[in-house]
Amino acid sequence: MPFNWFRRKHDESSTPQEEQPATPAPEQPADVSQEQSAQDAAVDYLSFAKAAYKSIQERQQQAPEKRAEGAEGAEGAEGAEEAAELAESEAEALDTQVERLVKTEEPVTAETATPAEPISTEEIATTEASAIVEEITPEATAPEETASVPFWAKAEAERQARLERLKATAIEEPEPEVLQPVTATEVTTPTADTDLAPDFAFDEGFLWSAEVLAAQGRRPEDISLEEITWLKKLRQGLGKTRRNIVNQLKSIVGQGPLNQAAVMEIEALLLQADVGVEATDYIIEALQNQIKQAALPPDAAIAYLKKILRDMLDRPLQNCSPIFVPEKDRLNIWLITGVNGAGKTTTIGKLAHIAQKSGYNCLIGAADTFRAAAVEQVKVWGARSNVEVIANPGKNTDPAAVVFDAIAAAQARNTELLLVDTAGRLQNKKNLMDELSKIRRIVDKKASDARVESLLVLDATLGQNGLRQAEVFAQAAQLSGVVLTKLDGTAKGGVALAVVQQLNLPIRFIGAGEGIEDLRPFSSYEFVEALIGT
Ligand SMILES: Nc1nc2c(ncn2[C@@H]2O[C@H](COP(=O)(O)OP(=O)(O)OP(=O)(O)O)[C@@H](O)[C@H]2O)c(=O)[nH]1
Repeated sequence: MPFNWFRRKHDESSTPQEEQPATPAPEQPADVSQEQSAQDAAVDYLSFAKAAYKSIQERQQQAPEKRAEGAEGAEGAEGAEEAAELAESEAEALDTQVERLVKTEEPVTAETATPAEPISTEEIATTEASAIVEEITPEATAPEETASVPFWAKAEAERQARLERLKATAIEEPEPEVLQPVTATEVTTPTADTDLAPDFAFDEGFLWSAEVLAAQGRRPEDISLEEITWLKKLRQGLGKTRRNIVNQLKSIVGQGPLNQAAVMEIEALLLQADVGVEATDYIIEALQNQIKQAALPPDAAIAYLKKILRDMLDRPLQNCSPIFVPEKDRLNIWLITGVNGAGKTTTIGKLAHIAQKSGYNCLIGAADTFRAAAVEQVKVWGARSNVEVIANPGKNTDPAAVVFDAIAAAQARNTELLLVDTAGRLQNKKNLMDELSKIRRIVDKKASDARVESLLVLDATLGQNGLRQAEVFAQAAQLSGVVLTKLDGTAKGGVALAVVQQLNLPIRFIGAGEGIEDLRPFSSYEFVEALIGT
């Protein structure tokens, strides 16, 4: 059963429509009004993090090279003894690391290994396409009911439930474990951890990431190093926004009970973080409504602010499926749109990689034929993720013809996910609309039973400027969501809130780096925690 990186859990037989959200409904942050409760929660999270760390470490030890060593060691009792000693010393080392971290918050390092990345350079040429099409079939969406959750009434009960769950899953006392020698012929269970990240350390980032996963109801033994690495990267990426703006926000909120003057200061800060006028108005109104009822103590104000932000980010999901995952055993076509330079090609490469890792049969259609280099770039990404690319070698080929060929190839190969790179230049709004509409008509005609989604790639570093371009695309393409790229190193992370507020589109994926692993499905809980969590 492969780990499905779109859902961030192991595959099940249920259809996407029947599934629960990939990231369960965000839980309310702990009410830390009582010091003892806060300490209990910290201890629980620490146990969780330790258990997750040990579990990852154990999986790493089962990597093929270690298995071979284990097989050799199995020949004599000496090998078993060595393995036992190794396990004992590693358990001690972890305890020491935890102690140091708790006392000094000093980052510590652990043993690492380098990931191996399969490379393939397979390419195929395409034939000329023919026929074109009739009508656009409007895509049917199944609206879903989303219940509103009363915040204050539930906070304490939910905190208790969360702590109980953590107690049930966390390992109380890490016992030194004897490593069982394994034979070289043993089948490796596919896990999400076969690639080892270079920064595997029980440091402050690991602890924070484990806490975020724990708060979403995850079990320590299911947590993969890649998820930890991703969360650390996301938090690091949003660091500029957090430091520039959000820390000030927290200090205003932390000065005392939230009042009218503080709300005015918050308004100015949100605008500076590129949250946008509409989204800022919404947040301020929600805060004002709350303080009319009662002044909020600092911790409660932060918790309430987080809830407002999460609700805003999740609001577009009221009209569509909360998860965004290709359906197995069926052709899914994802059209990737966006202006040049937004990160379309890179996003396609990263999505292809996620699809491949998650067990989908994937194909890429290079329909951005306006710029020859764009096709070459897609091919490089295809090779990196070991996914075939359908391209037309001719100059100024009709993008619709490439899409036609790509669909034919996908149907012939039983492809489950076809990713289509589309042109993004905006020399003329009418041309753009015509081209995107033509592509869509071909898709609807040639693959009428496929599940079609259209994703807009937006560069977060452009802030509000990017949004103006997005509005043009929102009119031209029947968009199902947004991919927000370049969240690493921007001080404009607040633009995510403006995107959902102004476009009323859900964010489906976020990119926080140029590497193949630097894109993941969006989770409002993780985003808000990375933005203003401690
Ligand atoms: N830092 C960072 N850079 C990114 C990210 N995503 C893409 N990039 C970089 O942005 C630049 C443009 O990305 P592309 O994928 O080529 O953008 P595009 O929209 O396909 O642009 P064209 O190829 O011109 O159509 C490249 O240098 C990427 O490496 C990200 O999440 N973080």
